[in-house]
Amino acid sequence: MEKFVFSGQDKPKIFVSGSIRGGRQLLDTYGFMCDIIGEAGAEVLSLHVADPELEETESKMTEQEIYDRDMGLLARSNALIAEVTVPSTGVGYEICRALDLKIPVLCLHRPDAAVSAMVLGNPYPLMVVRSYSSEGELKEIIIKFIRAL
Ligand SMILES: O=c1[nH]c(=O)n([C@H]2C[C@H](O)[C@@H](COP(=O)(O)O)O2)cc1CO
Repeated sequence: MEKFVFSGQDKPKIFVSGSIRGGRQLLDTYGFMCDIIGEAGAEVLSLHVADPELEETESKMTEQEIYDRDMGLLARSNALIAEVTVPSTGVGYEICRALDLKIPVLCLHRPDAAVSAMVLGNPYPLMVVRSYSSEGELKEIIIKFIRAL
């Protein structure tokens, strides 16, 4: 892939949101998304979402420490990219919080996912929802979104 270079401070910061307690079946996809975002020249602030050892590290944190850390990272982000195929209360909350903070949101899902109407029917101009059927398509959508930030 042709590398798109952002200069120093311009490097967009991305909060990747994906299911944790909602189910970890798409963990590999979250990892793939983080890799693509890095290749696109942006920085992922929430790499823990794609960490297979996350349950162990987060178990040393209190619930409030997890919440405070994530809300702090989200507030510093230029965009939120959420994988919404696996329903998750936390992902839904982060999407809503990002929109409140006027942070652009990209929601991605597999074509057969039962995505909530709160996402599919959301009219916020800062919210984009896209379905993908392959890693190639997922990559293309993410790169296009980051370049338009
Ligand atoms: O341990 C955690 N660490 C953490 O960062 N989160 C955040 C990031 C994820 O995008 C989102 C997942 O929420 P949930 O656990 O409800 O699926 O919440 C959520 C949890 C557990 O709820």
